[in-house]
Amino acid sequence: MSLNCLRLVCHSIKKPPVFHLSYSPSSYSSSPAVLVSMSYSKELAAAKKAASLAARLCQKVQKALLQSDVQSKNDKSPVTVADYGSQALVSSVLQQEIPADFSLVAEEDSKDLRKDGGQEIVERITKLVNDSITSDGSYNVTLSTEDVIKAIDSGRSEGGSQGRHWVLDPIDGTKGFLRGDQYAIALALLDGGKVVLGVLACPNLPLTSISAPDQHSPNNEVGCLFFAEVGGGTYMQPLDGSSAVKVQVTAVENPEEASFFESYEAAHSMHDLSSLIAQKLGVKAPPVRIDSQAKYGALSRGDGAIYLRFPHKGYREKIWDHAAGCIVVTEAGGVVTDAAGKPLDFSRGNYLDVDTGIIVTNQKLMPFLFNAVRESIKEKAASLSRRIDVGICWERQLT
Ligand SMILES: Nc1ncnc2c1ncn2[C@@H]1O[C@H](COP(=O)(O)O)[C@@H](O)[C@H]1OP(=O)(O)O
Ligand SMILES: [Mg+2]
Repeated sequence: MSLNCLRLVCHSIKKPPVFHLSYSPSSYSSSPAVLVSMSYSKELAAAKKAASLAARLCQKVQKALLQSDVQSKNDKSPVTVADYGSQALVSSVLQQEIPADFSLVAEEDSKDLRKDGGQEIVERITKLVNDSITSDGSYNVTLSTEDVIKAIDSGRSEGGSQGRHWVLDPIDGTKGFLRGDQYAIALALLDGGKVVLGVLACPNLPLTSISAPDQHSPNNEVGCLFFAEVGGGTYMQPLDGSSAVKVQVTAVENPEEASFFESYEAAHSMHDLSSLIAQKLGVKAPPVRIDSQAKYGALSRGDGAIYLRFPHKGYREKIWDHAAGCIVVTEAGGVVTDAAGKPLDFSRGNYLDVDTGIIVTNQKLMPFLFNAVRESIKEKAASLSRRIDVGICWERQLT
């Protein structure tokens, strides 16, 4: 595949180089850390470009989906096409912009596309990707179906603690996408196992706070691009490319004044546990339930104060569901940990090993939140074991 004739209109924000601690592989054991200047501005510009293009592709598919009749709304193929199309597009743009040592950890692979009947879908994806590239005018290139399959499969990297790896969820929140609600294109870069930049494209997120629906921008404009580089803060700009503003998490210190986000889907997070935590904190506002990492974006600009995520037993969190969101919130002054207070570790391959769930808030509220989370988890476990005991008693009485 060749993506030549580059005419990229770059819109990166000029920032001073960031200084942070960089360890040579051997220094993981004992040698002292070396202070080096490290800027990821080229990578950030490429990531913003890739995620914005993918967002446009997804918007086009979602619009067609929502205008279609009821029968085709039950058909999952539009989201399939948009999911693969988004991954192929992001992968192609990144390989063009930053070709050296390309490594991508992404949600999709082409296994299902190679099955019977897959060819027609690959052709639809290829047309969609080519249309998106041409309509943007940045690249003069046409991809073949084979190019598209290769671009999708270049996302098979395992990640890890060494070197650089892009991490992509091509459509985070597929349920929201199908409903016509929130979804996100989430792209991050790992360097030495740490997230060093993240971009969240949220095509349906209002440009103004979702916690103040009466203060919507004129015309209820939607479409936000959040981006963050380690040490450089978090910014948000409209997906149409106009100027960016720096964002900050809320300064709320009183838990009673906090509001919280959680998954729209009860199958993705235990709403009863969140409600118990909110009760302990004295939170008065009802939960704000939205899909995808748009929750991290909204939190980074202070729309709410807390994000609670407690998957049901047995679910393992993937790195592409949190990498971009995590840096977007932490660079905006927030804190992201698991329910035991440990920071998320993105260096262990595709999965995150989290204790019980993920909690997000600002520095001031975190101690209150952490205590409420620990107490609530203990209470829930106790009531569960009481119910099991009662169940065993009943069983004994019946047998
Ligand atoms: N059973 C589950 N528990 C928790 N998260 C899930 C579950 N099934 C899917 N997910 C993931 O939750 C994310 C969306 O979370 P939310 O509902 O908070 O927006 C998606 O990445 C989705 O994965 P997938 O992308 O494979 O559908
Ligand atoms: Mg996802």
